[in-house]
Amino acid sequence: MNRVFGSEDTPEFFHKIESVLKPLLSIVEREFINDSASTAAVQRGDVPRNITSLVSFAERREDLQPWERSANVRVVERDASDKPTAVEADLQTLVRDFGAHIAIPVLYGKDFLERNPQFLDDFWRFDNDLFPLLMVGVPPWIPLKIIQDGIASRSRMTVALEGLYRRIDQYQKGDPVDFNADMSDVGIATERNQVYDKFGVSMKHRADMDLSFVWGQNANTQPLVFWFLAYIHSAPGLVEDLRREIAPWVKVATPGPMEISSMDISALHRECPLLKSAIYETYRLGSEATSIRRVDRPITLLDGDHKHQLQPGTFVSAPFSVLQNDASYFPDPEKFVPDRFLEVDSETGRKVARYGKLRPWGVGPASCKGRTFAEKEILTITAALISIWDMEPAEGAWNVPASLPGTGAKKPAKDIRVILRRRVAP
Ligand code: HEM
Repeated sequence: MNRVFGSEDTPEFFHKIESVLKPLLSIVEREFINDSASTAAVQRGDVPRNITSLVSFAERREDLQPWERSANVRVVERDASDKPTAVEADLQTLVRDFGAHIAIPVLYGKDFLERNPQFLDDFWRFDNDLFPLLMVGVPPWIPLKIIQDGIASRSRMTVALEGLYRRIDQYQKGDPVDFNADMSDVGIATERNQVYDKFGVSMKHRADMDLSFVWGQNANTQPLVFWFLAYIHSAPGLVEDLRREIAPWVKVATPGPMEISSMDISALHRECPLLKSAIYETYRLGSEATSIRRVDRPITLLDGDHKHQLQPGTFVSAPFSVLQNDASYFPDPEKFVPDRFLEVDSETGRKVARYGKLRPWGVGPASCKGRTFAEKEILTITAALISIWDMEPAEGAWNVPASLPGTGAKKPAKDIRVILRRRVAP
């Protein structure tokens, strides 16, 4: 928090964090791991409605959807009556910002991103450019543009979060709310605010603590939506197979341009083994989970002929991406094999997707507290997108770009330019 998220390096901050961390995490766990609560949370993001305007076909910048604004959208095809029918866009940027517009209002309500339209650009600049440098110990005062721009983005995000918590606090206490903002749809941030209030955490410290939380909610999830879409489209015939598998759970209104009339998010998560196996394979290739633990008491580990003695006060780091690429666990590890995680259940005879050795969420009691929500968000966005949109690569063939190390999920070395058309039912 000090080194990367820029929180105050003071005993007061440290003391506050120690008191609030457990109650804050238990709120997240209750909302985002539990099956029915996580489904309800994804439902609040209203993917079926929003996906209809994934690209709006608008030509004036001010008419674009907020998630289209950084994606270089361009109308590339029109019908006989001059109505736009196809749009070209940068896939990674488009789905990353679409996903963030689904997820962030679930925490903070709709007003937050509308009031802070720069937040997402700042978020990704911080995540892509600044985070990895600070993480390896580069000092924040170095007068390099990449660092100073990243620090400015981080400061703007903290100011935005501080303003948000002030408004939530005013709303909860029945005081007049700054700008008369609508706080009625704020999600678990209201419960977080009660914890902050109970322990006397200042508004600035609330913002410092929440920055790492909103980062954790988005930094891995949204890039993985991109990798998932890129991989499933690059495997011949897979999108058609997935459309067939999800069809009972994603109802589409016909005739005309397709629209989703209902979606069973829990069933997508429970009843679609190929979709699940393909997302596990995407985690294997696209995520870089690491569990880091502080050693509390001396431990001796035996490892073949080696004996490791772990000293209290040191840290142990388990980078699971090493295992994810180990050919002895995953043959042809560089290949995307969508059914790699499919098994036949010996009792029911049904196909199921099982993690096996994969650990995308870390391990033990400190493993990811948002995993069910994250997975449902990715599956819901992907299932909705392939149900009502056709997508093809502008350069003719699906070439999944090389990946670069990221801050939890890999970054594509370059974006994919895609052409999107609404699917039309007879
Ligand atoms: C695909 C998306 C995601 C991936 C791959 C992911 C992965 C991880 C990993 C590897 C950890 C560290 C676990 C460990 O130390 O063993 C973690 C921690 C955490 N994640 Fe996620 N995460 C994702 C999405 C989310 C979301 C959507 C949320 C919140 C809604 C979230 C909240 C958290 C929290 C609060 C922790 C800290 C847990 C603790 O210290 O007890 N994550 N995540």
